[in-house]
Amino acid sequence: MSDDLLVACGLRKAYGSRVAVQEVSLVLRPGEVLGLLGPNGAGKSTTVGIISGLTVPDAGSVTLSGGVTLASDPMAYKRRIGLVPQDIALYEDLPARMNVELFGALYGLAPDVLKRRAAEVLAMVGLADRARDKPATFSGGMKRRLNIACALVHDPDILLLDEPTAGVDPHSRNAIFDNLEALKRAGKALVYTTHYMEEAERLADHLVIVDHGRVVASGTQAQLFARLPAVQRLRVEIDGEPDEVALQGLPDVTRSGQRLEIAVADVGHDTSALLAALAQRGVAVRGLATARATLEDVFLALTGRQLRD
Ligand SMILES: Nc1ncnc2c1ncn2[C@@H]1O[C@H](COP(=O)(O)OP(=O)(O)OP(=O)(O)O)[C@@H](O)[C@H]1O
Repeated sequence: MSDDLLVACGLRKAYGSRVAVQEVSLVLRPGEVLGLLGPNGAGKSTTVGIISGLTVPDAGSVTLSGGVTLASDPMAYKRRIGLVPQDIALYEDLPARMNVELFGALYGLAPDVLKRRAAEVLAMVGLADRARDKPATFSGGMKRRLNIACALVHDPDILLLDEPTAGVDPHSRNAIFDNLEALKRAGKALVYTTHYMEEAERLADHLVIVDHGRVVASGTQAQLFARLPAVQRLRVEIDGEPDEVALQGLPDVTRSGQRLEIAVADVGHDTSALLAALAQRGVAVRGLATARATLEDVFLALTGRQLRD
């Protein structure tokens, strides 16, 4: 569609006999956060590498709005994309501001623009007061934020973030999320790769779930949750060890030790029906909690495996 910002189609990349990515297609719309979710080794970094122009695909294409491709206009393509790589890429012994300016210079920004933009992006990531300090003196989270500033200096439409919270403490993780939410409000489009489903749930409008190099599902969160038999689960702690016969006939129950997990469509109605059924079977209940399904459950339902080991 003409208002798509980025369309990746049929991406494939193999390293020798190992196929890292195959038939990966995705669409990014203006102002959208696209979460690229999958376990380690699923092909997320390779996909982001191809989109950024750093990795050459064996097949497939990436086209930006206006028909811009890396082949048709490399500079225009690169000016519109910012990359925050998984491995922090900074000059540890140069002041933070100089790091940002060096990245900007790569895009040919004029010196006055460079100075203004460096100050703007450092303020944006909350590092204005540390502009003269060297990254060598920064925490892991501050380095991540400086990396984000470097990726934003040339004011790209699209920001690619490859696991930007890896190795970051919870406080810095929240600061990074605040930055990303502000960027989203400012109309930037983000591709956010992670294997933390709770991060994807918090930030992403649209999700592409990858596994073994392939897209296994994509859609909004609501669309993905709709693929589960039920979005709510009941957790029931029971007393003793009821025999399996007592539990027979209860709908969709998973049992581990003294905990039962039951998918329910309507918590209000189904809880009382379930408690009545358990009482009738002589099963004593010690505790009860409800839990909403997560993207982890979606991944499990799609692949039969956990997202994280
Ligand atoms: N340069 C490379 N040479 C050889 N194999 C590679 C290379 N880059 C990636 N791979 C392989 O391709 C597959 C996909 O890797 P990729 O880094 O894209 O996954 P990922 O989803 O980003 O995982 P992670 O979360 O661990 O970074 C893996 O099996 C990986 O070992």
